[in-house]
Amino acid sequence: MPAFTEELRKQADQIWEANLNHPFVRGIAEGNLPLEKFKYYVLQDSYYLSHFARIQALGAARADDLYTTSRMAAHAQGTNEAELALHEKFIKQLHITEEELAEFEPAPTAYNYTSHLYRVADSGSLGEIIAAILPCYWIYHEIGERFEGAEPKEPIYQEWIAAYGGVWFGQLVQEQISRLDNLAENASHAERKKMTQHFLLSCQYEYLFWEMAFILEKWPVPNTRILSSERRTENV
Ligand SMILES: Cc1ncc(C[n+]2csc(CCO)c2C)c(N)n1
Repeated sequence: MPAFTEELRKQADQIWEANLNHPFVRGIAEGNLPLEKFKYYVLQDSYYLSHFARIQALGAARADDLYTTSRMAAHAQGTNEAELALHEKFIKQLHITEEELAEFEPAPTAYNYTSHLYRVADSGSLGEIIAAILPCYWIYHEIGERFEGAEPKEPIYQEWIAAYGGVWFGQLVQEQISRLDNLAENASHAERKKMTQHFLLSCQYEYLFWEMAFILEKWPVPNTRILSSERRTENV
């Protein structure tokens, strides 16, 4: 019988390819994505990551054994130290101003995607949480691998691709794939169905996240400061 994650990957094939071919992703690989769009992405993604780390920590708390708790917590730490640090570096390189940071508001898709993850973490098992967060790891790694030799002219885009294609990141992805396969083996049919649903929804949200940045998505009535208490990240 094929592994559960193999089945998930097959079911997600169409949305997966759509992610890899999105004009935002192609623009990074080809080096012609306007920096304005990347800047917008970096700010929204910092917000996303600060919540992603919390979801990983909620997964740590949901685990049945201490080893898994410590690994999930280590992944949360990794999100802070590796991913968010990369973004902080980009924020400096892109000359994003204090004013731009102060004016930050999560866009609809960033808010909706993190809300989806919280919904799973609120009521789901560890297996459900991992199914919901796995596309974040897996799609980025596949993008990093597929565009490894792309060498875009923009150094920031080169760095971005290199961060996700590497062996170190590949091991983190593989760890979560194996964890989900093990959890799925002991899960009921109903739980596996929920895992599949969360996984496929997250794949769709990954696509929507590129689209959000590509169109510089805004709320219908922007700057109402409804979400002004939603900090971009709490590191700064
Ligand atoms: C929208 C969005 N989706 C996925 C990632 C990539 N990512 C986020 S956390 C994580 C695992 C490391 O702890 C990875 C690979 C991103 N940056 N932004």
